[in-house]
Amino acid sequence: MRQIRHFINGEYSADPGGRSFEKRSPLDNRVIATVAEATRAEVDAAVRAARAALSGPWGRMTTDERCALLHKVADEITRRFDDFVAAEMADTGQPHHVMTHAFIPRGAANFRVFADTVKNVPTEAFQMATPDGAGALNYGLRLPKGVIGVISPWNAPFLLMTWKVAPALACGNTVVVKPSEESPQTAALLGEVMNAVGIPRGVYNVVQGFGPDSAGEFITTHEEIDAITFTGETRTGTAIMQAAAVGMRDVSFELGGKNAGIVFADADFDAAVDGIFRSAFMNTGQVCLGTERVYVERPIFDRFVQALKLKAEAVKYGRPEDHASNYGPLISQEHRRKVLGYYAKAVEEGATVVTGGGVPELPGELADGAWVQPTIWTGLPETAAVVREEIFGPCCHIRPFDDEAEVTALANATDYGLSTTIWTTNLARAHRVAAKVEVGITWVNSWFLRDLRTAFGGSKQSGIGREGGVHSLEFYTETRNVCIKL
Ligand SMILES: NC(=O)c1ccc[n+]([C@@H]2O[C@H](COP(=O)([O-])OP(=O)(O)OC[C@H]3O[C@@H](n4cnc5c(N)ncnc54)[C@H](O)[C@@H]3O)[C@@H](O)[C@H]2O)c1
Ligand SMILES: O=C/C=C/C=C(\O)C(=O)O
Repeated sequence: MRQIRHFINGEYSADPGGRSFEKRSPLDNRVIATVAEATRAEVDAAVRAARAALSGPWGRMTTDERCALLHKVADEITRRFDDFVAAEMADTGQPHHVMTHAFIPRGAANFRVFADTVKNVPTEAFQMATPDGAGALNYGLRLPKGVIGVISPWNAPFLLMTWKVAPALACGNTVVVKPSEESPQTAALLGEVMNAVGIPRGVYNVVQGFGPDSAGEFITTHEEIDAITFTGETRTGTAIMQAAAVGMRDVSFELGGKNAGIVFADADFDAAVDGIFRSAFMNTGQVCLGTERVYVERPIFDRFVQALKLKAEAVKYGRPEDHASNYGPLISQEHRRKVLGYYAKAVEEGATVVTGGGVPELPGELADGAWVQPTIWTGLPETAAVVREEIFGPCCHIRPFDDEAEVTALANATDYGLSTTIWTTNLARAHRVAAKVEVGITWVNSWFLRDLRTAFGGSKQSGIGREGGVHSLEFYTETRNVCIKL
């Protein structure tokens, strides 16, 4: 049995007297690893190692030296590509091509992009007049914030964790990472990469465990953590924000969504069906940016629903190693209970189930996995629970609309504000709607197309702050203004 331990001060460890928990495969519910659960003392050791590293060789490096090392991290991830793919496939059960084309390469890209960003983004400078006529010069310095707590979720574990670790390190901070209890493996493996390329001890630390009364809470309440960056559920964000209030620590939150997909009748029909198919069902719907609410202009509504149904019914269930499979299970039995609860609720609330709504019949061991069918509903009012609440499963409700103003109002009638995807060939309309939808990220004729230099984050209850490009530098550094009287 694989044993997953913490990575503290450059070494793998686990308190022999500490607790551990089982990690099960979502594919067949088999136990695939035993994971150590960090004690408060272990989290404390990780934080102390991270603090000490700030004044060690890491803290003395020039930006160029630091960024060269981060490029080596990216190169080493690429060299160990197959190990990362295998680790993440084991944790999440998601298809091989999603790992090899999207999630694992993004881990390496995160390190490259932020190493380059830090070197190339200038700070501000202002000349000012003074009464004596000599003037003064102001300029900004970006200094590391210190020890950053990184708390990440299970849905795209390596991508989402490195999206925060890479800019934090590029800016000269050190980190204590707590991956989700459902996806411990890639964060652990990254420790080997850090050691292989010579990242000094204590710069990258990982503690395994759960949230409340466990490693997550021990990090967020630790007074030596200078800032907390978190991706996960909005409810968890509220708890973390309360913890961060003590000691006035800064937070960056990427939270839940209930994102709208908007398809106008003039859209490229096949591209729109394809795009909404991906946005609703990729990663078995476990993508914060996914569309669980789809609005389709009435003249193409029936045709669109039928086309999406055909695609949903054609998914190929299977193990990720089986390259023909393009659809994985949910992350866990517990999450499946939640998603199936919503499937039942949709029926109670009077939905027309266009397709899916249950559990597929799968052969052999897969029958014990956390599988659910891709599911499409129509006919529900906007007040229905499945139209209002984030389900985080492979499902969407599709509703017809008649005009731009109506669909904009529908899209905005939610407490969330993460992303939207708009499908139209009318450019002026695309700009108009994009400006009116209250979200952090809008895609037109695409979805999840990511330029890492752009602002990423949510409005309303979908987050606080933005990361990406210069926005990440703003969060992961303290800006100091220096005013020189000439
Ligand atoms: N906006 C984004 O960029 C984005 C990206 C991916 C996922 N998400 C959201 O993440 C959610 C799915 O992920 P999840 O189920 O792992 O989320 P979650 O909030 O349950 O857990 C996320 C992490 O927080 C930890 N945690 C839980 N309670 C904690 C506490 N009280 N203190 C400290 N840490 C705690 C967990 O152990 C885990 O590591 C969805 O809501 C999804 O929309 C958002
Ligand atoms: O499930 C959410 C996926 C989020 C993606 C990113 O945070 C990203 O691409 O940086």
